[in-house]
Amino acid sequence: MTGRPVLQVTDLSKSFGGIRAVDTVSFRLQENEILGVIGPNGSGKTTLANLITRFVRPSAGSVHFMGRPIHHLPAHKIVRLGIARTFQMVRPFYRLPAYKNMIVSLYSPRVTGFLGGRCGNRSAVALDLLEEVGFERDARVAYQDAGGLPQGYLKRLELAKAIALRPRLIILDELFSGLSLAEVTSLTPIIEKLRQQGKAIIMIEHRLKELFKIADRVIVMDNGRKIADGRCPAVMADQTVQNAYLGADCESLPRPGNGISDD
Ligand SMILES: Nc1ncnc2c1ncn2[C@@H]1O[C@H](COP(=O)(O)OP(=O)(O)OP(=O)(O)O)[C@@H](O)[C@H]1O
Repeated sequence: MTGRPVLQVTDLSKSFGGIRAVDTVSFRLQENEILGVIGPNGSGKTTLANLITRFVRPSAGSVHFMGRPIHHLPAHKIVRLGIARTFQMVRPFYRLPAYKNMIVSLYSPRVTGFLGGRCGNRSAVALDLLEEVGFERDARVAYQDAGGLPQGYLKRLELAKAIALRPRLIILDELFSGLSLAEVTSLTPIIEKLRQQGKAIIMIEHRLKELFKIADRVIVMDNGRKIADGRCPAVMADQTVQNAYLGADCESLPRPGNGISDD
């Protein structure tokens, strides 16, 4: 793969009291690349996302985005540079229709900057984006209050809010959790399309089988440390990775020959 470098994380660390939630983690990511971040519960995956997006201040280490250091910047400036994320726990404005939930993204300085003086009809933009992530326009689901929407739509709404920011890097924190296999299968081509548009994508996931179908590479976290980094089947064959999952969810570990090819 020969994309331009997008993200470089170097020796990134975060301690909460005595807990080293993220411990000297380094990796790189380039455009058109989907990187899976996996590991047992509490291994530091969400903290890693929080550090890159600066929701949490690093204890040490650096993050470079498009070649410039960003670890000292506040979260809103990082969004403005082109990093968007979704959250594990979705918290929409429950009393607003789904399309109006898009407003925070669509009025952000980054999007306003793209639109220039022509701010146009943001409701129409919101409806288009929601259609892109699977809100059927005919069913008028986009007009329903977010509070009445099932989890599958709330996850799509979360994704649409991130896409609205026209990011170069999107971090998806457990986008697939709580979704049926059919829902995950319908989201996969949407993520694939984002990659084809040149975006770099980080997917924090517990749904390994589904993740491995689209991720180019995975890093494995355990106790805050990165214990493996590579292509999916090879990484899962690693004894250290299998040991990390033992007692956690070892049975669900996809292995080569279990629908995962090394192509
Ligand atoms: N704000 C915080 N204050 C104190 N400890 C925290 C905080 N955030 C995370 N931790 C701790 O850091 C460690 C890593 O947590 P993190 O949520 O990053 O793991 P995770 O891999 O995302 O877990 P999961 O898969 O369950 O979401 C855990 O021990 C967690 O309790």
